[in-house]
Amino acid sequence: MSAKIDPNTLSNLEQVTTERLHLDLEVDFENKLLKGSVTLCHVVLQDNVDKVVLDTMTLDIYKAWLVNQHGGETAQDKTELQFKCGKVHHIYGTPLEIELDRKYQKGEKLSIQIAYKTTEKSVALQFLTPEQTSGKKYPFLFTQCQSIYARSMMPCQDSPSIKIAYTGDIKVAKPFTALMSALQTGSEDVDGGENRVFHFEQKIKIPSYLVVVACGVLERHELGPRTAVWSEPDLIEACAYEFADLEKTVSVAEEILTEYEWGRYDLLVLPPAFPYGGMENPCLTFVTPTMIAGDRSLVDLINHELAHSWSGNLVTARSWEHFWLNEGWTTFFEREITGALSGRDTSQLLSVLGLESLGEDVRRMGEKNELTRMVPTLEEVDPDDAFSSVPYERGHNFLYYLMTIFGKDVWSKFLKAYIREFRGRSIDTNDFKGFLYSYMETTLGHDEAREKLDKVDWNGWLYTPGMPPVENKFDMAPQRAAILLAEKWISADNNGNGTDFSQFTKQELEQLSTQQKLVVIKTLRAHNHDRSTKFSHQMLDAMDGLYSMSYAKNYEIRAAFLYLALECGYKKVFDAAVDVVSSQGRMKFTRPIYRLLYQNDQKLAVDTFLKLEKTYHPICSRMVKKDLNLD
Ligand SMILES: CC/C=C\C/C=C\C[C@@H](O)/C=C/C=C/C=C\[C@@H](O)CCCC(=O)O
Ligand SMILES: [Zn+2]
Repeated sequence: MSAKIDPNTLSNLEQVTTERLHLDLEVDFENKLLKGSVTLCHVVLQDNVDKVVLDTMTLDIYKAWLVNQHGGETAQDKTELQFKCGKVHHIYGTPLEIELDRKYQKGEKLSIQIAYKTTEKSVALQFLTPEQTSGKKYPFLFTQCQSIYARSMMPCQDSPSIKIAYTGDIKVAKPFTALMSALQTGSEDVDGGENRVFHFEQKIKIPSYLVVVACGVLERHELGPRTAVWSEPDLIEACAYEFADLEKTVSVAEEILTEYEWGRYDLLVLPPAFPYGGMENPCLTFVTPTMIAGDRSLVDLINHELAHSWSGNLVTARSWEHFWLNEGWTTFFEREITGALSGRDTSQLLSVLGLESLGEDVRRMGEKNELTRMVPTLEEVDPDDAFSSVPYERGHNFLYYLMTIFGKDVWSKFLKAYIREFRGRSIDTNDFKGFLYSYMETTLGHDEAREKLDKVDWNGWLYTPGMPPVENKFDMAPQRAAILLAEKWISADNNGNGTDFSQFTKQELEQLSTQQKLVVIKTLRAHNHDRSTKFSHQMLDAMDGLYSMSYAKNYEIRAAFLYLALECGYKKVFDAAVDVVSSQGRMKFTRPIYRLLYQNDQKLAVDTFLKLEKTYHPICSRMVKKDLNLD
């Protein structure tokens, strides 16, 4: 962990802090950009401050003004300020240095308005062509700012240590709808009815990476008093079915955690190029369409995104080095919510699968790799390069382990107290640890609390690379049927020699839950890793013939089977693998498929990527390029 508050920002956040901002933007589909202005209201933290330095990345900055009255909009309220763009940092962008009209003293407030536009290089924005949408008629725009890309959407202090309230006015052509991570406060036609301006307000202070804009031709389906789903019109029915239980999920989460504070919890189902499973934008979670399995079997992803309304969005990690506080807690809460809604078996299975993916990532990254630490040092590191299942699954395992030490009752009360203590703030790992100590000392008494806390290997869990120092014992019972089926395949395969597979039936698999099906494949893959002989192609043929996995509607199952088949060099699935990377751009599936295709057939992997590169989100393109050694 570095000494700086946040090593991934170039802003002078020790001198000034942003309290709120206003975005006034127009969506320009023709030129693929956002244009307008941002107004940032700052408080000065030190004496004699004469400049404000903001993060920017690939933005065109036109003008900066001091706004003499907060919210004043007429020209006479503004004084033009001089600014210059500093030296470009190859990861963190360009510092925008704005010279103030005088020296400001601690406690003074000042508002700065900046006129700017984004450019084609702005990583936060993905403009989709009509062909990339389901309706094929209109383009689509969404932004994705986590981790350091809010600076490519607007000049700002782009650090999760800074929390801001915001308002937004977004102008779009009709019939487009604009959405933001905020409550909509109104809209009206402008420009003789040609365009429409949508107004938004987010009163709760959030970090810059949670400010987003989306714009498309959209339909809304009401799910409950606080919940709705948005999607392209032709998908709305399927979405309404998949998320029918959303309102109940919010209520269940409130019982486990604290009151839901954000007013609304809506979902926006994006086109398939969206690079993540979900993104927890406040009031409006973004969701990949690859989770619409048609049978609600992948909704644990929503439990995860909803849980971020508490961990991440209300209590925020101070810098990306403490990302586990967002993701570890969220994964823990997600599984509590899943347990309450779908039963303990499912949540235990998810933990088993999670631990498996942690093992896979640690193997891939190397167990001495510093980035496998729960609290890595990210000075001069691109947070995207640090991203893995470590903060999620190691974080979850740490919190689960602490729960086993204190017992479920005490732990359930602690997590509510933790949210109440830190809501609205950005914190680091030491804040968490300090509060845990003081809470447990008050609750259990000094001696008992110390005895329990002192046996935790803090250094091993937080700062040592590799797998966690303690392996939690998750319940094996829910896996049993799946493991038996996997073992039956293993034995029928007869060490890669293949035999008669007619003993298998479709029903054997169909009676398992999605998570159990994933355990079947996980067990086969683990068996594969542990030996030099791979499964016979005859066996993979039989499996796919019976279960139709290489084109399964459920993307998790489809991808998992393709990983297994590609690890066995089974060429017959190449077309299905190419179809996965052509039909969606979620990195979770796209990156491993490309990596495995590359191992099988370099030319096929590279040619496929070069053909599709422009259709992927800029982050996805960049990461796959690295994976295929093309950068
Ligand atoms: C120690 C790691 C430090 C920083 C990483 C922070 C951000 C990484 C950046 O690349 C953004 C990640 C966004 C993730 C959004 C959603 C995930 O939960 C999705 C997980 C994969 C999936 O389901 O598709
Ligand atoms: Zn998350």
